[in-house]
Amino acid sequence: MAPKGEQARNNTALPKAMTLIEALPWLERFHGKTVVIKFGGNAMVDDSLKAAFAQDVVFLRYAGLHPVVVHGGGPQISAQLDKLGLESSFTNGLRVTTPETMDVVRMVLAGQVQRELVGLLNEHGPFAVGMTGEDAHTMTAVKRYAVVDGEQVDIGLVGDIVNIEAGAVKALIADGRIPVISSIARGADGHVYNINADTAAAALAVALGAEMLVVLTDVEGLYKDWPNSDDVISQLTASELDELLPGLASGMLPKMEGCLRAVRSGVGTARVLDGRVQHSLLLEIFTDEGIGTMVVPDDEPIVTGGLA
Ligand SMILES: Nc1ncnc2c1ncn2[C@@H]1O[C@H](COP(=O)(O)OP(=O)(O)O)[C@@H](O)[C@H]1O
Ligand SMILES: CC(=O)N[C@@H](CCC(=O)OP(=O)(O)O)C(=O)O
Repeated sequence: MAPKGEQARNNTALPKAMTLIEALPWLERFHGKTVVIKFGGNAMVDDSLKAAFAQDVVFLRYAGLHPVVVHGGGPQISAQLDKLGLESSFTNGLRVTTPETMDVVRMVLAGQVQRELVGLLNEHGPFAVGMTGEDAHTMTAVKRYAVVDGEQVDIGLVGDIVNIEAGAVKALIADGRIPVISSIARGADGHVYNINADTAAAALAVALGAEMLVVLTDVEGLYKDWPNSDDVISQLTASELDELLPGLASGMLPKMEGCLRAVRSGVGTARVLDGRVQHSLLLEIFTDEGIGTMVVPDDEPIVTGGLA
């Protein structure tokens, strides 16, 4: 029998070592891979969650993955519009964006939310570099219309991404940096467009050939029968998601559309996670128990629990 002191040491140290060892297959699998993480407005209102998110992203970088952050900031934009006495409304989960609203969107996303995220990440090292989709022609958009009852509705300066020049982002990754990108794009017509951040993250994940798209939000994942039940769908294929899409409401629609677009265009998996859970990003990527909802391509075998 081991001496008492040694036994006590084993009792406390072994579980910690086992937690680290549990991460080994995932470290092997994801080393050198690009992960695009969408950090959502509602998941980013709490200071301790924001700090934990920054730790997780830098952890990924040190673990040999290439994290890229695309951020939203819907609640922050709404708060600023309120302060300025400007009205704001949403159609199909997209903000109706007048030129005046667009100025506020740009100011809040690039000048406030992105700066704060860059600051939090850079508390851990000289990694984060902020940019918007306008920079270096990274994202080019065309005007996007909403469709309500089969009719096209003009929602102003809302864009859909038609082209991504990923060179600037790739150069930052190659230099060991963590790109932090605001969801604003340059229009070929000279306008600046407001892009839903889920849509922007999905498009970038495709252009980068990312292994994974991770969307952090303010619910546990995709609910089967929202708002009647809180049963979360843990995994589904692209085709299964395609069938569910027409029934999805509000903010979940652009998220799940983005996930579908991503896995259908070569991204390994797309996951929706609860950003209200501290370190949900690390738990999802490095532990056997997957949390939230994972969308896999149709030809991917579905596994129970954990990652595919
Ligand atoms: N099937 C569903 N499952 C989960 N949430 C849903 C569903 N349908 C609609 N929602 C709503 O979508 C919201 C998430 O979208 P949104 O508020 O835009 O998030 P974020 O700010 O993270 O981008 C949830 O809080 C919930 O109210
Ligand atoms: C067109 C459109 O709706 N754009 C969003 C951009 C920010 C965003 O997507 O933020 P979240 O991810 O926090 O919702 C908006 O103006 O709110």
